[in-house]
Amino acid sequence: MGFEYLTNQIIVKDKDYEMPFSKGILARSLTAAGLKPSIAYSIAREIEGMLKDEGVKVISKDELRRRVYYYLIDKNYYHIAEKYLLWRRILKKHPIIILIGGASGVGTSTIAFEIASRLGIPSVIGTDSIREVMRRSISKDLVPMLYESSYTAWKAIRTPLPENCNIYITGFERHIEPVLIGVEGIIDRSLTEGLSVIIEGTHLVPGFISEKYTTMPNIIFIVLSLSSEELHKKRFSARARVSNRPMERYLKHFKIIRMINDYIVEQAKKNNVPVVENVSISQTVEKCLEIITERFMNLDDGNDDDF
Ligand SMILES: Nc1ncnc2c1ncn2[C@@H]1O[C@H](COP(=O)(O)OP(=O)(O)O)[C@@H](O)[C@H]1O
Ligand SMILES: O=C(O)[C@@H](COP(=O)(O)O)OP(=O)(O)O
Repeated sequence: MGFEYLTNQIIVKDKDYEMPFSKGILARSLTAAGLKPSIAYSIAREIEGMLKDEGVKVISKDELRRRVYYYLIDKNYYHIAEKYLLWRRILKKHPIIILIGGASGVGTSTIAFEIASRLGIPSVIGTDSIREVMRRSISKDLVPMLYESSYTAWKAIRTPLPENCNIYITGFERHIEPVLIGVEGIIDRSLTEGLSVIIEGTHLVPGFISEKYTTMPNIIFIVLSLSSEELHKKRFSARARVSNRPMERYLKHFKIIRMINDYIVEQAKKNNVPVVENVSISQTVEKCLEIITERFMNLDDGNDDDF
């Protein structure tokens, strides 16, 4: 017995599952195509109303996509309609792996979750979590920097360094290397499973991730930055209010965190990775979605009747 007997909601059927129609899920797909959330939600409500007025009880996912697409065309949202379809086609066929790098406190996890929500990508993995796993498999004696934070790793350097090198950045580089082994493992697993994922965190530095991955068409790398030191400091106090991450620790190492921010941005420019200034959450997400859509346009085979 299907869902339709359990609810008076419209049921959306796909090949291997069915679920009640959700305005929220449809609105999210529309915001990923570039509509403002308020407009996206009102269109989702109108489409639900239309289907109910027609007495639709069950609709296939492909038919729903087709209806949404032609509704957008009727309302002259031509560009949105094409992007809406693009996302449906791509997410159906390719695992999408999005890497969001940026120094501590710049906003990588916040933006990663927003983008995942817009694109309906089920998992977001932080590199600080991957670091914890790597710490369980690599001893502190072997890689002491791994047991530090990105901005204190320099303290664990035991070998003399060349005159002109920056000890803070050298510590950071040695700190991220073992974490990136774990990152590449997550990427391999996602590719094998065919599942989209967003990986975010300060350990994702352009030029340190194997070209084998960064040249794949369905893997996209974006770096977030924050030019304003004042805003950056405020991010730590904002975060401290909702987590156990004391702002004092980050403010104490703020100069090094800023050096890391500048270094990551410099690495991004050297490796043609887009850099997005993360001042306003909505504008950052829009910009990232634009970059991601642009990139994945090339992935799309453009088969028009493919809903
Ligand atoms: N664009 C933004 N505008 C305002 N606050 C933001 C923005 N991006 C992130 N934040 C806030 O700043 C703090 C740090 O963000 P977070 O995503 O945890 O940083 P990261 O993961 O890069 O260390 C959080 O409280 C978050 O809500
Ligand atoms: O090492 C670091 O820079 C941060 C990274 O986490 P985010 O601040 O980027 O979330 O982890 P920490 O050791 O401070 O918990």
